[in-house]
Amino acid sequence: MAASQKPAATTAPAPAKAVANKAVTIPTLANLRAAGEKITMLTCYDASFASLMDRCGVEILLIGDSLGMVCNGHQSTLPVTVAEVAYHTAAVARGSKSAMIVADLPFGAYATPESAFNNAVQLIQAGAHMVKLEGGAWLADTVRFLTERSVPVCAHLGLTPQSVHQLGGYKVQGKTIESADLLKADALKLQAAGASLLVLEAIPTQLGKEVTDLLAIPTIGIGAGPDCSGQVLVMHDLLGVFPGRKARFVKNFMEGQTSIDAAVTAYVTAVKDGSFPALEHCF
Ligand SMILES: Nc1nc(=O)c2c([nH]1)NC[C@@H]1CN(c3ccc(C(=O)N[C@@H](CCC(=O)O)C(=O)O)cc3)CN21
Ligand SMILES: CC(C)C(=O)C(=O)O
Ligand SMILES: [Mg+2]
Repeated sequence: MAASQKPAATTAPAPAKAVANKAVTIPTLANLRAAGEKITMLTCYDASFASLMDRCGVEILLIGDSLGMVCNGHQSTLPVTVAEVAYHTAAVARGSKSAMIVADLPFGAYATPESAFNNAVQLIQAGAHMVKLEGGAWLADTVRFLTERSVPVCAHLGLTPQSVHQLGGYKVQGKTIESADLLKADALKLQAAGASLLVLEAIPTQLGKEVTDLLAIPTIGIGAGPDCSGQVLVMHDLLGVFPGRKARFVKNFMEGQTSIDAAVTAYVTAVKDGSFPALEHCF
């Protein structure tokens, strides 16, 4: 066909995503779960990476207390303060357009419902849309106290790194019938108390599936198998720049890529198409 006979394009190409640049909200996450579309979450600590991840379609940016380890070189997350999380949250909020921003309440910041609320206000005022806290049934009253006061909550069960001294290391949780049953009961109590989201860390794949099936709210796994509603990784692990010991659930998405944009896009694609996590990343 001669160039002159080529039919003229009459319409602009459709955008890659119908929802591109639309703010990700709690209903968005519920809709993704209902539609069977996996949710993507990454940790993020600064404005430049927030902009990049937002552009790549990552739905949730987490200002994790892992910042104490990956940004500041501590041996655990325990030294991290509310002021530090708030500082990084403000940077991420300035850099992102549409992603949901979740900030960790650090160790010691939610011992009582009142202190949890006062510290959550610092993070929300810094730009977070939701706060995350680690623990089970003992936190139900705190989750209710926060959500009644319009602070959305993400719960976190399984390997809870703020309890590292009590757990005796970063070990897989929920391996016995008793501990698995306890985790399921905790998940139901946190959901009933108003949690909008639940992170499940380092638990057997079967338990990740059972908890997800049991709950109405989306679950986000890190070493919790492929059946969670979504996945999260620490960005330094995804980029292969964390010098510490590599957990089983970590995959370096820079391998085979020539840019950070491409690595983050590869992560989003792999989570969406179910190829990450693979068996080798699961317990
Ligand atoms: N860079 C980084 N990535 C993380 O995922 C992360 C942090 N930092 N800091 C806070 C916590 C600590 N985390 C960790 C650290 C190590 C393992 C780990 O090595 N786990 C063993 C499990 C051994 C077992 O019980 O069988 C593994 O083999 O994965 C797990 C979670 C997760 N969080
Ligand atoms: C690993 C994720 C879930 C986290 O809590 C963090 O990065 O602090
Ligand atoms: Mg954390």
